[in-house]
Amino acid sequence: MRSSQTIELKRAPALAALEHVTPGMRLGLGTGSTAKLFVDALGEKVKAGLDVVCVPTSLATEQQARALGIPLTTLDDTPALDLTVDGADEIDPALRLVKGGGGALLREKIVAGASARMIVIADESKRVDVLGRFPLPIEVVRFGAAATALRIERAAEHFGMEGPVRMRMRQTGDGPLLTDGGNLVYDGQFGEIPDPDAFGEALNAIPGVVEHGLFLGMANLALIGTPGGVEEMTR
Ligand SMILES: O=C(CO)[C@H](O)[C@H](O)COP(=O)(O)O
Repeated sequence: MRSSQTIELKRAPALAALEHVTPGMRLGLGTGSTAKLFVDALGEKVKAGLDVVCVPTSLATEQQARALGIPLTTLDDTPALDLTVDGADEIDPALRLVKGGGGALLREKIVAGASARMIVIADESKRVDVLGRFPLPIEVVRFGAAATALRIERAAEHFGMEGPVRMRMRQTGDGPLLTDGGNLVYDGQFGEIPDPDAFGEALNAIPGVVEHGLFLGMANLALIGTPGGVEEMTR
């Protein structure tokens, strides 16, 4: 598929999500190429007079929103949001997600958790029957990271998953990627995750794991860009 076609499959759900935004809303703004298209479109609406206030999920989204003149707040000043719109790396039929391909999983999960509703926007390539095709991002504190990674591998083995857990490096090749919170990201190439709820709990129980990219029971609606139009998935 040509990249211009892929962008259109991302833009259509981004624009469809905008229809769920009403004046006065407190919004969470996601991270990634699809969320970026939503923020661009939201910026146009704000220029035309739409009154919203937003919490970004990354420094990159914050910079983009600021440049577009979108009013920003923080969860400290606005701890309850109406809606978060964000992308995903995988979506299963129960609207369980893998997120964190852009390394923003911790803030994304905090912001989505503070929101009454979460709408996921994605092109159809993100739809899977079973989560796990995309490596699972896991945010880990730097202290003792190798020991934490070993415990993650052991937890995965317990669930019958054997894939390696690799520290994510910067695309420039000069060292490990650090998140906006100053932590490392490990990507678990586990293959199919048979019980995401139990595995998510096992990961949460490992000291040194800050957050994992399984977003379970958080999304209310997914808007999926397909060549035939935007398809809706609900729980
Ligand atoms: O979770 C994310 C960032 O941490 C993104 O939402 C996810 O990686 C999807 O990105 P894109 O829309 O570029 O495919």
